[in-house]
Amino acid sequence: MAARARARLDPAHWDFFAGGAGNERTLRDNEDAFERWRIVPRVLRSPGERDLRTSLFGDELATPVLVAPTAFHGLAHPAGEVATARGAADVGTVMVVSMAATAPVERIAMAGGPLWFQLYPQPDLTFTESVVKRAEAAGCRALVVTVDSPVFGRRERDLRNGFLDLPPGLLCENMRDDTGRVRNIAMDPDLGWQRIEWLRGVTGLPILLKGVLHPADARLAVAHGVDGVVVSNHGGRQLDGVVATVDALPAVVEAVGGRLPILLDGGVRRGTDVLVALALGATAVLVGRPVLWGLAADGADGVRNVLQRLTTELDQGLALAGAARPADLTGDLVVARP
Ligand SMILES: Cc1cc2nc3c(=O)[nH]c(=O)nc-3n(C[C@H](O)[C@H](O)[C@H](O)COP(=O)(O)O)c2cc1C
Ligand SMILES: O=C(O)C(=O)c1ccccc1
Repeated sequence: MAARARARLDPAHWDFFAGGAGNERTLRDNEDAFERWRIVPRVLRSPGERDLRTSLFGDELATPVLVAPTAFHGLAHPAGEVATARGAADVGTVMVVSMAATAPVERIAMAGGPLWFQLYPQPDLTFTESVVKRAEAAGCRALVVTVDSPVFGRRERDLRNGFLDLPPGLLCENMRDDTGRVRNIAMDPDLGWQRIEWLRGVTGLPILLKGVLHPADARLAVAHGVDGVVVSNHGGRQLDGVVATVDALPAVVEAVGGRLPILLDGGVRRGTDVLVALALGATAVLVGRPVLWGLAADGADGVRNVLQRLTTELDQGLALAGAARPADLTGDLVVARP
C-alpha cells in the first residue's frame, strides 16, 4: 500500500507523510521495537469465534484498531478526511480527526462513523474553547489533547523540500474563527497541567492525553482526572531519539495500574503488532501512516482495506495464540527477544 501511495503522491508530500524528525531514529525504532517481541501462544484453549469488540468511553467499536490523527488528508486524496472517515465507519472504528484536517469536522461527521477530535490547545483560550464546542456540536465523542508538541519537531525532509504549508485550495478548515479567517495552528510552549484542568471545565467529553511516554506523567494524568492516555511519540516526528512506543508501554501500564485505558500508536504495521501491544496492556492502538497510504492509493476503499487487514490479522493472531478476545491477551503471551 505504501508503494502504491508513493507512486501517486508528489514526492514532497510523500516526504511530509513518511518523514520524521532529525535522523529518524525514533521513526525507525517504532517499527523495529515490535520486531523485538515474540509471541508465546497457548494451545487447546478453544478460542472459537473471536470477538474483537472493544468498549471505549461507553462506545463499542468493532476492532481495537483506530485511526490516528494525521494532518492534511487533502494532500493524499481529493476527498481528504471525508474519505478516511468513510473507510473507518465501514469497519466500525473511531477516526481521530486532526485539528490540522483539511475538511470541516461537520462534513467529516457526515460519513456517520464515530469521531474523536485531536486538539492542539491554542494560546488563545477563547478560540480554543470555540474549537472544542464546534467538535462537540459535530458529534465528536472524545477530545485527544496532543501534549508532545510544545514546539514543532525538526522535520529535515520538509526543510530540504521547502515544504512549509498547504498548497492553494487547501486550508485547515477547523481553524476558522468567527470572522471566517483561517488561523495558523500554534504550538504552545506554555502548555501545562493547569490548561488540562481548564479544558476539564470547558468540556464534558472524555479527555485523552496523546504523547505520554514517561510513567511519572501517566501518574500525573491519573491525578489530574483525565480519561485516557495515548502512549505516542508522534510517529517519530517530534523529538528524535525518543524511546519507541512499545518499549515505553510496560512502564506506563504499570504506573496507571488499570485506572485508565491506555492506547498506543507508532509503528503498528501488522495484526501481530496489535496483538503484542494489547498483551502488554494497551486497550487499543491507533495507526497513522498506513491509513494515509490506503487513502492516497485508493481513497475510502484503501482506508477500509488497511483497517480490515489489520483487524483480520489480529483475529487470526488471537486464534493462533489461544485467545478469543482482546481481554484474553495477557502479558505472559509475549516475551522480549534476548
Ligand atoms: C503526516 C502525519 C501527520 C500527523 N499529524 C498529526 C496531528 O495533526 N496531530 C497529532 O496529534 N498527531 C499527528 N501525527 C501523529 C500521529 O497521530 C501518530 O502519533 C503517528 O502517526 C503514529 O505513528 P505511525 O504513523 O507509525 O502509525 C501525524 C503523523 C503523521 C505521519
Ligand atoms: O503533527 C504533525 O505531525 C504534523 O505534521 C502537523 C502538520 C501541520 C499542522 C499540525 C501538525
